[in-house]
Amino acid sequence: MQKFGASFLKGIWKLSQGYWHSEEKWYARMLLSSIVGLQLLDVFVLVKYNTWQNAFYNTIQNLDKTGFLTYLGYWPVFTVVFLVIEIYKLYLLQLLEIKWRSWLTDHYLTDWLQKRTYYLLQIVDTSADNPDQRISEDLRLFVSSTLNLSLGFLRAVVSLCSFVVILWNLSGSMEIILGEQQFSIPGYMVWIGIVYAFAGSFLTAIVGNSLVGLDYAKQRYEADFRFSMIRLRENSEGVAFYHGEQREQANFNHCFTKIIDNFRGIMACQKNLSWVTLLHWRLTFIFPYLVCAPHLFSGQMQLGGLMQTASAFTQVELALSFFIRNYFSLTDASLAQLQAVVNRLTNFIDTMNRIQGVAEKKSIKVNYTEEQTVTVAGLDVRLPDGKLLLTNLGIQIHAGDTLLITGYSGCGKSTLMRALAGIWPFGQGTINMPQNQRVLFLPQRPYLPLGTLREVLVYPEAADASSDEKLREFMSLCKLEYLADQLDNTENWSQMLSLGEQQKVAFARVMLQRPQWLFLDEATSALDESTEQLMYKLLQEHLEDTAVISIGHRGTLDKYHKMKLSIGNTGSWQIAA
Ligand SMILES: Nc1ncnc2c1ncn2[C@@H]1O[C@H](COP(=O)(O)OP(=O)(O)OP(=O)(O)O)[C@@H](O)[C@H]1O
Repeated sequence: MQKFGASFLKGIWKLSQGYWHSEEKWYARMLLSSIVGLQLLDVFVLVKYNTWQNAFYNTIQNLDKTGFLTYLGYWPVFTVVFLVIEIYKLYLLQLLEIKWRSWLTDHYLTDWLQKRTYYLLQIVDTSADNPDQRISEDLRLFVSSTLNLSLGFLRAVVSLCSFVVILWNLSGSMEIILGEQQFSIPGYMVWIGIVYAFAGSFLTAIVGNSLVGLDYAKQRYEADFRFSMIRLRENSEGVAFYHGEQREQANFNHCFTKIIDNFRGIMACQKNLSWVTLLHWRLTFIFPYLVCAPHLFSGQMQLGGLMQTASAFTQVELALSFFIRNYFSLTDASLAQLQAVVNRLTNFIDTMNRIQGVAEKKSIKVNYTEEQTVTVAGLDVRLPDGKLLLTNLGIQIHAGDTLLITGYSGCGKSTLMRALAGIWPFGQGTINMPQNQRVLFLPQRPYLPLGTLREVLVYPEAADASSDEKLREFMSLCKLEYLADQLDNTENWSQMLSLGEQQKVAFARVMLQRPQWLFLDEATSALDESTEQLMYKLLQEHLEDTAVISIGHRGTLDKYHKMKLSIGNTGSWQIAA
């Protein structure tokens, strides 16, 4: 069956070991020990209950009213003990689950954010689809399935050991006559149970094999469908302008059809699987009564013995058929689903590690030096497929310099900016950046986080990083004074503000942060010419020591820059003062 066995267990170990060796390990181990203790106690009480059943049903068969009432008195005790065990086991299990999930989520989020992995996942390797779904959904499923299934397995092993002994003693031996020979099979109910459970498990493994792949795909298709709707929400205006509803509907249908087709596959596979699992389970109820009936009617066995045997057989059967019951259940904790989750998460970790390796080995070296210059030497900028965008660029920018980068669309200006920011790993050469100086990069569409306008303006600082007075002053300088009374309003600002307004917000941020190095990638493209001039004048007047490196197409920008870097065809470039 698909990847079940060593690699599956190795995957679980790989994903689990961090937490169980982490700073929370003692708390986690203590919780786990308590849950295991309750689990063992549960089986112990079950064994006692099984013995009680024998005595209780015998009082019924013997019409022994006093005995019946005496044994009936034990029932509330058993009930209370079972309840207490079940309730606290569940409570502690959920506590451990939330602790483990919090730890894992924190680690995965850190890993996803560090070394700009979230960004490189988009441009270098898109094989780990929907990282958001892996972190929010798969981690939850992994923790809950691993805990529930491991504890279920422990319970199965312990109750198997306990009830096999009981069943062995109760079932006596079966005499088989073959020709002249007579064979005696001691503990025959145990052997029947083993053969019965293994036959079921074997059939389950064969019939349910394709469920792992189908479940893997299910999560992906659901996430893709959700994401397609999020894209519409984020780009609603663009779609409305284009009257793109039909195209969007077709896209939704396409995504949803994949979910439906996959679900049909799951239904077909599960239908076959249900034949095996349900039939197996139904037979378990009647089987021990059928086998023991001759002993009962011949007087060799009493009703109590029959009930105890049936109950012990069910427990042995439950334990032995752990695999068959848990292979594909409709609950979260199924082995098939856990396999799919482990595959997805290990693939996600491997992809992140691979990408972080690319980022570390990146051949464009960005050094941070004491010198107050940006020095680019022998820089080749390439695309992920190796195509050359810029050849052997050499340039030096001093504090307070102004440089305009121009060139035809698609020649690689933004990619050069990414290389200067240290987030583009493809190419070779050296970039020296000044250490301990504030460097700010402004893209064409500024990032506006969710939150209040105040949080948007001071991003990435905390909301209280600037006083109201200062904020209002810079908003006014950037012609945003009409928004000043909305500082504490929470809106979807990137939807509400026009692109030009968003670019003015980005300039207000520049004023607040006062960088010594400012890189602008068409950061005024949506502004009218007079507002664009106003923004550049603001830079000249308020940030006269700041080096400004702009990318732009408009000739109006020339006068604000002393140097010009023109990028031409096939990687050529030219610098002019
Ligand atoms: N992640 C990527 N994978 C593959 N190709 C890419 C990637 N990012 C950019 N490119 C390609 O690199 C080329 C340069 O893109 P870039 O955005 O740097 O151009 P540009 O000069 O800034 O263009 P514009 O003036 O239109 O903004 C384009 O052909 C683009 O399609």
